[in-house]
Amino acid sequence: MTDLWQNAMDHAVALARKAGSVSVCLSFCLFIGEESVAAGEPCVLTDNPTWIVDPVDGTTNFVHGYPFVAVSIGFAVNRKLEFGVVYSCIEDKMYTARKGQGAFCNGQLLNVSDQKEISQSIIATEFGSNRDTEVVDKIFSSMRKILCLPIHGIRGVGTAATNMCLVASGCVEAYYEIGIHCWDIAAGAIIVTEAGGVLMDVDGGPLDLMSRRVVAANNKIIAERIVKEIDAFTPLRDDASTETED
Ligand SMILES: O=P([O-])([O-])O[C@@H]1[C@H](O)[C@H](O)[C@@H](O)[C@H](O)[C@H]1O
Ligand SMILES: [Mg+2]
Repeated sequence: MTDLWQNAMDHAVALARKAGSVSVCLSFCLFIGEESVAAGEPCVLTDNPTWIVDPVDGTTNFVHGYPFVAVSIGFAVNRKLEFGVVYSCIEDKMYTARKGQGAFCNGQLLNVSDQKEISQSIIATEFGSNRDTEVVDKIFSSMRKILCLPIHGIRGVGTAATNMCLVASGCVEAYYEIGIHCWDIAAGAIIVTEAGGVLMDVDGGPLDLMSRRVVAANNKIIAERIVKEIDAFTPLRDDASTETED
């Protein structure tokens, strides 16, 4: 019998390797990756061309055989995303977006939902991995307030990258989370905007890729409505120990 998970892992490894080898050819490019940062490499976004990679987004899913796992590869120049690729391995869905050229899933153009009524919306979010009770209380409090607006429902597939692609696909109106990392959302961010969506911080300001806070939505009306209900907190920034002057 085919080993589904081995196939998924082979895809993830092949994609990550490809990104790595292109990165080596383009030696002027910098690299931010979940594993490289865990190994002590810097996590700093400069104006230089930079790969922002999560080889396995949805690690807990992967470990438990919960069937949503994605490879997430973003590429930024001058701190702005140029393109993003999210491969949802088990679903075999390849999401791509190039700045100014639209977003696609397996070659099909993506468009966000045109819903403007929060009461008719599905919102994606995650419980996250922080088990500090104050943080958990804020997460539950935000979810409770949003659910009781009311909305149609709350969903979350356990990978930030895929949640963002679901916004781009029009399946959910918005996704928000506090505690994600830049490699979880970089590729998804450009996929959302190229599908016609908006990005912002959980306080309504501009998205800061390093702040570990994100709202991605089909439009500003839905995004700003959610922002009003989020009990925001401020995790340690991704670039906290590596901030530079430029
Ligand atoms: O650790 P990982 O599986 O790569 O990434 C995690 C997933 O995207 C998860 O959905 C989100 O809730 C976490 O905040 C992320 O850290
Ligand atoms: Mg991840």
